[in-house]
Amino acid sequence: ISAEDSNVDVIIIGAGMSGITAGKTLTANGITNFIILEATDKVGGRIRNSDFAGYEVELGANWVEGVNGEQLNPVWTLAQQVKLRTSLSDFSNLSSNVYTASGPLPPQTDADAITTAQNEYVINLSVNLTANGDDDISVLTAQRSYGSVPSTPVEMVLDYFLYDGEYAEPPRVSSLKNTQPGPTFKNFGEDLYFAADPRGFATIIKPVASYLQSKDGKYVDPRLKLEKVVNKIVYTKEGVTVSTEDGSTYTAKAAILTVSLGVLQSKLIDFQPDLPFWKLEAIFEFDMAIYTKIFLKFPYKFWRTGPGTEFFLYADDSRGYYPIWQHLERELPESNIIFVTVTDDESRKIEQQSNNETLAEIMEVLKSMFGPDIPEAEEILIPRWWSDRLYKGSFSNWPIGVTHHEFAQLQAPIDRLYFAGEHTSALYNGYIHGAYFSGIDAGKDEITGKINLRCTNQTGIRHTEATMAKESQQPKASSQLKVHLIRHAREKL
Ligand SMILES: Cc1cc2nc3c(=O)[nH]c(=O)nc-3n(C[C@H](O)[C@H](O)[C@H](O)COP(=O)(O)OP(=O)(O)OC[C@H]3O[C@@H](n4cnc5c(N)ncnc54)[C@H](O)[C@@H]3O)c2cc1C
Repeated sequence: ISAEDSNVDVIIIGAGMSGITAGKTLTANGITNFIILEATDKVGGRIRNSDFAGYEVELGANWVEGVNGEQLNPVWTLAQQVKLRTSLSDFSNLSSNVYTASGPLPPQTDADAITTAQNEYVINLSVNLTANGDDDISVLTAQRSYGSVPSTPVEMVLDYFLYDGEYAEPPRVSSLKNTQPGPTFKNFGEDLYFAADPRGFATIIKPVASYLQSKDGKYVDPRLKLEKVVNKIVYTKEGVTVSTEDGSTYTAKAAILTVSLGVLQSKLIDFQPDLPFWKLEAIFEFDMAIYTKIFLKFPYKFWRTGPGTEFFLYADDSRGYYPIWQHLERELPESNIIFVTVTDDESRKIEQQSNNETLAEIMEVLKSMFGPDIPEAEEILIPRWWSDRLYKGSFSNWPIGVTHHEFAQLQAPIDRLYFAGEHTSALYNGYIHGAYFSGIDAGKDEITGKINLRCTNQTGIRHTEATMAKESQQPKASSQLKVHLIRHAREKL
């Protein structure tokens, strides 16, 4: 790879689902003089598989979430187009598969009933708050108002599965109105299909990326530039200049930036001029959550198999300690691979300790669940999304305290710099389909120039008059946060 200079109409930064979709949208609208700068050596971003013990496993996104509902999830359509190998996940028997430090428990029908009733209440409360135009509250606040907060290890792990297992942050952090009920499941359906395809889940991007491929599906188009880590963006009203770590410089009329929220929160990219205060505020207020799947390979299986056994839970005194387990007997039969999912602080801890330390913790948990005679694991695989400077987490989560006004600031362009990526999808942030829709929006905005026709308020947000009037009544960021942000901006100078 050598340094180069070039001048194009549009620069797309990032070749994940959103960047590839933005390129497709530009192409469909007659704009072909663009390039895509991608830091890694492949297309797909957070949809990425890896070889593990001779099998392909998914380090990032794994499920097509939201299927068999009123609307068709575009990711499901893509999965059908490439004939992706998937299996419907069956969570219905979960409360019969709970273990504690002293082994398996009988079916937890009482705890299950409490969790289900509480979740129904939480969703109804959210719908009512939204209908009445009331302020947002956290999911935990809603649980408190129900009258009981999950507190035993079994209640806590069922609660963890329901909330942290989906949003990767606990109920005290997540916004009630913006996560319950999740628009993904409400609009696209309740079903989740687990991808287990030897070609990798990222194969679903191929139909979107046809404009970059040869007939045999290889990424050959020179507009796709891999191993280009963007480290500087100079933006003005007239255009953008983007520099990469290898010394290349590209100029364009506009850029579409699709890097993750975690990357925006870091200092990887030097923006000149500094991003304005309203933009930084939105970037720092939204959350980049961490979700980690740890894969383990054993010489033989000691877990239960057969219908209704795929998911099992470990109920520890400490909420979120190696809680959600899944075997792959249907997807990778005879592989003897299982994986455990952790999130948030446990993920941070695990990313910082050695794989051997984590393995020792995991073996202790498994021995308490299944008895002391189980075999040692032969291999372990631990993705480190949070430590990776190109991601800094797994997906965004809508925290309590962020208004729709601030969310719109996260999406809003500045001069000729446009923002896309899953974290800019108001309905589907956190998901592949959110990234997909955001790529379409960014491509369209650039092409049609609609941005200039929309109402622009003082902070540069594109809004309709009605939403502006409504959102101007939303509470503003605390002054403490403002002090913090100003300090951050000064540090950059
Ligand atoms: C562990 C995990 C589990 C998940 N599970 C699911 C799931 O089951 N279902 C689901 O729908 N979603 C899931 N997601 C979320 C889903 O993967 C993302 O929402 C989606 O893939 C994001 O696409 P994107 O294009 O917005 O961002 P990305 O995929 O992050 O694409 C951005 C691209 O920008 C590149 N980049 C970053 N910095 C630079 C730079 N400085 N210069 C140039 N390039 C740069 C990155 O390498 C990346 O390729 C999961 C994610 C993770 C990590």
